[in-house]
Amino acid sequence: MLTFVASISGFVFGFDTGYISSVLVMIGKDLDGRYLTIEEKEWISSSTSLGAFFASLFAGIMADTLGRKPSVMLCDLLFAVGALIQFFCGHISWMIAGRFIMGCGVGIGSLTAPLYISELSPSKFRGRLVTINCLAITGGQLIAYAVGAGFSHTTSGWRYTVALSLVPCILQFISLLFLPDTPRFMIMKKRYSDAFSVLRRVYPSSSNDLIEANIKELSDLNSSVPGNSTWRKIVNGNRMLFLVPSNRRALFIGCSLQAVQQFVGFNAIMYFSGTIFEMLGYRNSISVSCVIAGTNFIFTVVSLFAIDKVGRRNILLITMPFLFSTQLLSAFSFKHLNIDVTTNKADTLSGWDYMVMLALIGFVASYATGLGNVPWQQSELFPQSVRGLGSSFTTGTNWFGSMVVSASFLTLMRWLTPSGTFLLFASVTAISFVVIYFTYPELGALQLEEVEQLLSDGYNVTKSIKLHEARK
Ligand SMILES: O[C@H]1[C@H](O)[C@@H](O)[C@H](O)[C@@H](O)[C@H]1O
Repeated sequence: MLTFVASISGFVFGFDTGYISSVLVMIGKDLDGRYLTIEEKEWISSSTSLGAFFASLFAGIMADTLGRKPSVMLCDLLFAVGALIQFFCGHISWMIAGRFIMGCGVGIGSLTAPLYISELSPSKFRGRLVTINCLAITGGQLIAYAVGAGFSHTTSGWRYTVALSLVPCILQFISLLFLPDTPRFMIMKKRYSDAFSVLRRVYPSSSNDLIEANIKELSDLNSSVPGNSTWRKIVNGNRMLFLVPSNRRALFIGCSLQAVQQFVGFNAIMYFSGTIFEMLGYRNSISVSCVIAGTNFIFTVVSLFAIDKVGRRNILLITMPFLFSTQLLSAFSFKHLNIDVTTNKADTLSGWDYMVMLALIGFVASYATGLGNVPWQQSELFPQSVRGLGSSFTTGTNWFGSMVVSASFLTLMRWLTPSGTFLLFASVTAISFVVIYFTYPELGALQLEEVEQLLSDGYNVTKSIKLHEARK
């Protein structure tokens, strides 16, 4: 039940970020009685990331004060209000406002839901959760694309696509009414007997002594950040995060991986593939773009199976050269096409149009196998005491990157040309490869306490690889 609830949050994250590709094409002249300009398309698409960025900065504090469960329920309310505003709106500004409010929900959910579940699940299931969440995100994106394709010839089809996002959040809200908050949160609030009864339900076969020991462990952990009030703990937690060298290194690795995940430009395709294929002259651009979301989903499944065997660092170092090559191929193929970003190309498709499509599929496949998933393994970088806080910064970095890419992609396509834009993405990949090569140790085989030790006197990449090899 808990895993199901977690995947609903990932699913909503995916659905709400995924439907925009087809909705941007379907809107036509429905808002303000005219076609959207490229700046307006950027605003509509990036306002969700802006909301998510803004909200993810407060999400950690909110989860610690309101509780994990009420925070996730608040997300559902924000999703619903945002969706309803979009469903009924007649003006572009209201569409942007609705997307922003929905984005606040996405931002809080992307941090709080995994936190909620990981604190409630037995430790041996905890790791799988991250990848289940990624599967739910890319699955949500695929379904949003498919729904968009289904409604593409219906009048106001985009409004129904948006309205459908209400279904998972209503389902999540109702199921949460029957689920408890986490024992960790209850212990933070000194509600020891409530914590006891929740642990009793999650671990039905454990003895009372074991549960008492677990409560003691959690409350010791709680006092590992000094301070009597939540506010003092937040201030001291920040100090520990930035002043303790191992935490600072963990923060650098977590934030840089999330930044790389976004700045290689994948979401430019996820959010605008409908618009890109329309520019290229594909007739049924919305259906064609389902190939993008489908590839993303399938290669997330590949990543699920490969990540533990191949290792996080290895999987990045193997997939990034492919990513780089497909970005170069995209740039090269675009160069042969005469695309005007402001109007759609009307002539027939040439071999280079198909080449762009192939290159983009390769781009998505190599991204989804590595960069799409690895950065979300962020929680293993931090010790328990600063895990929530550290994750707030790394999640915030992710949404900041997503916002910058979606707010600038079409403008970049106009200024730098499509080919120049993809060259820019390729150069980000090349530079990131070097940074990752020198600073990202292989953490897959390490216990959580060992990660902190490993990072205490440097990035210790070579040492981590030896440990990984020895334990394989
Ligand atoms: O891990 C996810 C996944 O790769 C999604 O497809 C993408 O849209 C998100 O930005 C990313 O964080």
